[in-house]
Amino acid sequence: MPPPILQARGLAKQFRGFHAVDGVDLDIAAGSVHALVGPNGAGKSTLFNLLTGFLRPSRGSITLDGHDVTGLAPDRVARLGVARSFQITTLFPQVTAREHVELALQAPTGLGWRFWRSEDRLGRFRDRALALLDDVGLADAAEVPAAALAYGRKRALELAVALALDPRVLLLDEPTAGMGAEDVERTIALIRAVRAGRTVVLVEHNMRVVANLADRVTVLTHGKVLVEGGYAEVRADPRVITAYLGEAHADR
Ligand SMILES: Nc1ncnc2c1ncn2[C@@H]1O[C@H](COP(=O)(O)OP(=O)(O)OP(=O)(O)O)[C@@H](O)[C@H]1O
Repeated sequence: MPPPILQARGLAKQFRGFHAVDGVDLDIAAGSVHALVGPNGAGKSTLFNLLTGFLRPSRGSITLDGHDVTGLAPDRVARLGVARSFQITTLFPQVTAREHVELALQAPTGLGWRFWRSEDRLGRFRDRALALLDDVGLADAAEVPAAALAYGRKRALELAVALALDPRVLLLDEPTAGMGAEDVERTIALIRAVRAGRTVVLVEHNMRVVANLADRVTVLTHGKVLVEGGYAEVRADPRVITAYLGEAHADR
């Protein structure tokens, strides 16, 4: 196994005494695609928010490349090379796909959108923005306003915005949620393409996506790690079948 790029030790988050994440140890190997799965309410989103600095842990630690990043603000974490996909679909309906990516490229952390837009400034990012749109299959949609993009293409645009940061670690929160079969296949191919040279952490309900992409799977239940391993190993684990996969695998 390659060394971990992202590590959590004893990570915990309580909400008014409720243990949403409860002592999680996690090793994300550099260059891997690592899926976090588990039933609703298992703590996946909370863990995701802890890893990206959007929530401060109640206890435990997070290290990136061996450096302690526990409790750092999201923009600091992003600047260190950890980016997440955002649900940007409702933010700027009239802004084109290209402009979205240009805005992301000009914001040093990808987090601080600027509401003034100077064509001159953004023009500097045009080529890179078009290349990123091409990477996610949106080359033909560069001048289309976000609101006019079909659902699957909006999600592809979110991915292009996250990639604008050129992150070493890319966290994707349910990248195929709400997608039809065709868009799911396209997204699987897309993640395969963008994983080159990166580490990808994926919260995903769709087991087909996990089976296709994940080198490693961590199953969470009740805020704790239930099982971790390769997909086949995890899928066959009786504890997992009981807790989750049996039901979720019934062909979603
Ligand atoms: N801000 C919050 N305040 C109080 N409780 C919260 C908060 N965020 C999450 N929780 C609770 O923590 C638990 C874990 O939630 P979380 O969203 O992390 O689960 P999840 O595994 O991502 O679930 P899903 O698959 O449904 O998105 C849930 O019981 C949820 O109600």
